[in-house]
Amino acid sequence: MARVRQRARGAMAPVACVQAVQAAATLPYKQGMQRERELMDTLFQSAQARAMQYCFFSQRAAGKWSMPSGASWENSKPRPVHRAAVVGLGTMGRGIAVSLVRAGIPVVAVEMDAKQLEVARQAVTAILKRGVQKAGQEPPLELLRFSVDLRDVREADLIIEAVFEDMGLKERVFKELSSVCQPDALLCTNTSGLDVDRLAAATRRPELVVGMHFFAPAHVMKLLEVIYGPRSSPAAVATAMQLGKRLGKVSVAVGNCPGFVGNRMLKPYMEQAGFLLEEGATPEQVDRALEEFGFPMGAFRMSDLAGLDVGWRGRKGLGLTGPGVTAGELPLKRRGRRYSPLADLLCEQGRFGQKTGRGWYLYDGPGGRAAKPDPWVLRFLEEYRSRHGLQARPVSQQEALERCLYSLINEGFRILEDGIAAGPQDIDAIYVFGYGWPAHRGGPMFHAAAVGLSVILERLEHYHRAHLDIPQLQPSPLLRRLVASGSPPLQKWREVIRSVRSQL
Ligand SMILES: CCCCCCCC(=O)CC(=O)SCCNC(=O)CCNC(=O)[C@H](O)C(C)(C)COP(=O)(O)OP(=O)(O)OC[C@H]1O[C@@H](n2cnc3c(N)ncnc32)[C@H](O)[C@@H]1OP(=O)(O)O
Ligand SMILES: NC(=O)C1=CN([C@@H]2O[C@H](COP(=O)(O)OP(=O)(O)OC[C@H]3O[C@@H](n4cnc5c(N)ncnc54)[C@H](O)[C@@H]3O)[C@@H](O)[C@H]2O)C=CC1
Repeated sequence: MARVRQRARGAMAPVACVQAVQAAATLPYKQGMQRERELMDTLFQSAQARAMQYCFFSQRAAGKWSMPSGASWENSKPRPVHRAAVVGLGTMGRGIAVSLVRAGIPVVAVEMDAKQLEVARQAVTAILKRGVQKAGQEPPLELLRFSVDLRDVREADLIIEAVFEDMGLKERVFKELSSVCQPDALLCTNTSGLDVDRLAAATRRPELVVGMHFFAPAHVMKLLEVIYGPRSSPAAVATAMQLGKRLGKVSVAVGNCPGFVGNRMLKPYMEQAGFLLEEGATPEQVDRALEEFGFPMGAFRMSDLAGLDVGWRGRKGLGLTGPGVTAGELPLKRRGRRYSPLADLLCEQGRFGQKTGRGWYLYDGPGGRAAKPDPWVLRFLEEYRSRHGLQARPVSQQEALERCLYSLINEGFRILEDGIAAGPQDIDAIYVFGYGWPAHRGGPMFHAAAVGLSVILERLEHYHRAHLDIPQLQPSPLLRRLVASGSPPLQKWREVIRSVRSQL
């Protein structure tokens, strides 16, 4: 039922707002769908406006943002985007190019690797052809140009960078982009969690740099996280937000911190999933628990879709893994915290997920989608446990679900305390539209309120007592304060959050 409902919603409401989803969740199915359609545009727009106002004013109040010289609130309107460019045509760049072309925007797609460019050309063309088959129209291929030369971005007024998740590489690309593109072109990064401010500093126009974070598959998932760096101008953020709307996405403005909102919450969720494997679970068991809850893909199937190498590059960049890191250190801890190197070990075997035909699961070949349990992974887990003296125990479905979901929700409270998201609804929108959180459960913060904040607090305390080396399971101060104030409804959390100083 949940899947049917989610699918129907996707088809009937290309742009929906999470408040409507939540309202719909409390109504009978048919009425809910109708209400969602009625509300979607107005609510979507007001949610955008609220998020932006909140972001700018609290950022300015905290003294972290000042109007760039020559700019004013009057010229902070979104700018039209006539031509765009995408740099890096891997998993994400291809889907982003498709989204832009489908919105009627001419695109120059740049890739440094000629072989990869050919693969990307075929993939993008196939998606576009498939998409128009049903409508009986011609695919808009004339809007798309491919190139291996970065200088070809010079006519674009908005550029989206989607190269490997490597700060040094991205800084070099941003530096080069800022010297070859038009002086007023917007430079956007699709980084999944790197510091947008550092990238802005690599350019001559930090006020024109913003994060535009798409979600895999980028031409399918409805979410766009717009990350305003401390120096991003209102016009730049407004342009990215409006472009998101033109692409049929739900744009949510968020602050700049490692992982932003979505991936910052995904981190403890993925970590719990990895720890559960160490303790005796299999990828299929953990995924089954999450899929029965309503996710279209469990943590491991989703990780195979996104590409295990993306997170691996990120962890190497942070010095958590890579040559020289494991030597002399306990394998199960990093910097005093529990750390599971299982995903790193898979990557060392070249198992990057769907793209290499092997990851947590086995696929028909590179690019395959049907995930089959892989006996190799089960043997690998058994060997790993015995190497480290870990005793496998039965992990219940309830434990798998609670540890993954409640650690994610706990990080959501920390994000609210840090002022990185404008409110709980913004977090819910991010999870419903970006990660396939079951819409009928309203999003993680809505779910926390529905389950009962005191229950979440009690379960986190229970799991933290059992795993003192996992600080992410320690209940956040905001959760404690909300419970102490009588667990007010979601709409009133702001009154408790307000007492926290904004970090924006
Ligand atoms: C993980 C830790 C590391 C972090 C790394 C960075 C990550 C980030 O920064 C943030 C992220 O993106 S995380 C990933 C977020 N995405 C998700 O959670 C996707 C969850 N899955 C879904 O929503 C549906 O299964 C899905 C929509 C995929 C498919 O749903 P259905 O089964 O209902 O789909 P269909 O109706 O058959 O197809 C709809 C379109 O989706 C394409 N598709 C289906 N399965 C796919 C797959 N396995 N891989 C790629 N594309 C896929 C399908 O082709 C169709 O597209 P078009 O044919 O072009 O219309
Ligand atoms: N895979 C995912 O689910 C998501 C990834 N991201 C982010 O998007 C970015 C790209 O990720 P993926 O597409 O997964 O990576 P990928 O590895 O599939 O593709 C990266 C592409 O960039 C190309 N490239 C590298 N250096 C280049 C340069 N100097 N000029 C032009 N092209 C260059 C590579 O040849 C490759 O084709 C990363 O920052 C990642 O964190 C964001 C959201 C989701």
